[in-house]
Amino acid sequence: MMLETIKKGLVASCQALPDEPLHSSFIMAKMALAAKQGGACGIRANSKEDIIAIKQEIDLPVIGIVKQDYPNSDVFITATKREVDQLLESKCEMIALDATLRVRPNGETLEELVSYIKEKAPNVQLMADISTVKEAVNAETLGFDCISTTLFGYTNDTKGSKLFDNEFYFLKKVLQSVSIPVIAEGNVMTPEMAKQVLDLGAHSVVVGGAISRPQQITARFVEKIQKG
Ligand SMILES: CC(=O)N[C@H](C=O)[C@@H](O)[C@H](O)[C@H](O)COP(=O)(O)O
Repeated sequence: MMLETIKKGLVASCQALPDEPLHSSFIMAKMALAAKQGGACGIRANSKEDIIAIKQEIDLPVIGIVKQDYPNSDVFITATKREVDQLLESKCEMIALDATLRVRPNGETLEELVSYIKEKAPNVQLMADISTVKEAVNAETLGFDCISTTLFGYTNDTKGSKLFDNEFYFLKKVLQSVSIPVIAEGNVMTPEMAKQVLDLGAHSVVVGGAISRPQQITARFVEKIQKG
């Protein structure tokens, strides 16, 4: 199972949204190949098309998401059954869902989505993208296989926070509060940080922008040059 394969390893998130320069399933498949050559043991990817292209290029297990904005809801990572169905067709090994306690589109609930996936695809593992300890505990109760800190800093209640704040205090709190594996994800910018979160007890680490978003990488260089 995927969780075993990624234990204490690096998962590279290879995503480029429609407004990003590298938006293309072809490019994301090559990005995933580069990550594999560099030693990544898994990939996180957005959209059925990207996942299918990645799976044609390499044999690493994939955490799939579908990002879709909806009116009247702030939930955008695998928000409804529609996105779940696309991911089931993509044959990804793990599905990550927004597991915050926010209202989902169409009145759908997290509980319903979890049962739906478990019934349709019992071999697909479930990752809960959370932003608070309460959400992590709730996700464990609902039967998720693992927790990811993906949304910490990206909700109204946590805006402005970064995973590395106060020596990863949020990650430490989540690790103390659940017994399922916790994956460190979000603003892991350096190899040192990746090593640090694994040493703290994270099961695995997902790195996105620092590997696959050259516009972000370039901006960090430029900022340092200009502002010191
Ligand atoms: C909040 C949100 O939309 N996160 C997304 C979730 O899949 C991605 O845009 C991130 O790249 C991913 O979580 C990895 O994080 P980082 O790119 O910081 O290493």
